Amino acid sequence: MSLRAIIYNQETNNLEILDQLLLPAATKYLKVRGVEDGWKVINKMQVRGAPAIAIVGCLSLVVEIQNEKFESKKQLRQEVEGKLNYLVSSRPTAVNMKSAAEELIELANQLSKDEAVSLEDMKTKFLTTIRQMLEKDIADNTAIGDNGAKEILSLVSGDSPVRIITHCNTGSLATAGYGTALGVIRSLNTMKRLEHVYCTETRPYNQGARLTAYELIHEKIPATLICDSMVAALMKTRNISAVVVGADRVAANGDTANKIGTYQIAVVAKYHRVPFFVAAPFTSIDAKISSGEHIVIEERPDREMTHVGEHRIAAKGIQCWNPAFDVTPASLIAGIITEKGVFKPEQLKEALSTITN
Ligand SMILES: CSC[C@H]1O[C@H](OP(=O)(O)O)[C@H](O)[C@@H]1O
Repeated sequence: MSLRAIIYNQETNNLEILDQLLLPAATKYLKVRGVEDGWKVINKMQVRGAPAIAIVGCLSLVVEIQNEKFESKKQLRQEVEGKLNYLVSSRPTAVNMKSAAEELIELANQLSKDEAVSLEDMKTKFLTTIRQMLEKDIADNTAIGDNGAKEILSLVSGDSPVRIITHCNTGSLATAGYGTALGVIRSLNTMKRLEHVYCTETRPYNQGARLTAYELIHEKIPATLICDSMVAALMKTRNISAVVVGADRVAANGDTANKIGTYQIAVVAKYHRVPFFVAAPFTSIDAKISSGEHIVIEERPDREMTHVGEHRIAAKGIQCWNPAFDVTPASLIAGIITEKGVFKPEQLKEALSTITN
């Protein structure tokens, strides 16, 4: 059983998140009582990961309004629209919360206009749609894992095991469960075709050292932690089969925003002829932007660079630049692994126009 970033109980209307700022030293769940709590735990990165952000944000709305009485469908629609747009502001780069908000606002508009739908039915349908995000994400991730594992194994001869590099955290701590890129690694491990995983520590928030290593050790998956600066030397000295990373926002041409450091890994992988894959659900693809230049890159506080916990590691007064993400051009990406299949970047536009979520 992989770790759970999100615990939601419909009967008790209870939502809790695993405080990832405390991992791996402490395992503490925080109660999310409504949208304000949801915004804060996402913005502070107590919960993070594109899919998990959307799920926690939307579930925070469910716990807030489930027991609330509304005067009319119009009032319900206005309230959910305002709160969903507020949740989108918690972190700008990952598209999942924005896409979920747009779809839920559209649903609320349709239900509000449909005279055959009562206020109670509208609320029930709205809340049920959000609750279904949890199970759908897990199902999507399992499909991503299996699709990605098959794609990578198709690149190697015989039944030899593979060696994978991954960056940041894309596992059960970034999703509702199983993970995206880490889901591919889990599927390879289940197929007994995974020789070793190399996970980068992923400065400055250390998602790799603190979270991915934690997940891999928890499941006894053979892994080695490396510094972000070691990727090129590793590719030069070890026979790496593939790189698999996650995504926060994939543009329609396949350009991908992901954790800072992803772009340089892709450049090094190109030089060493190591296939570089992005693993993400369709909910992470933003069909409304044509290329990566339109993706807003979140910049985070200097303190995330100058301190580890309460311990200062950088000279007081030094200026910092702390972009949380960078954009990898489609030209460096061998394939985008989704729950619907694996697509070359140049196939994505066609896939988006023919496949629905
Ligand atoms: C499946 S998670 C995708 C993505 O989210 C992470 O960013 P953050 O930890 O800042 O939320 C990282 O970029 C992962 O690859």
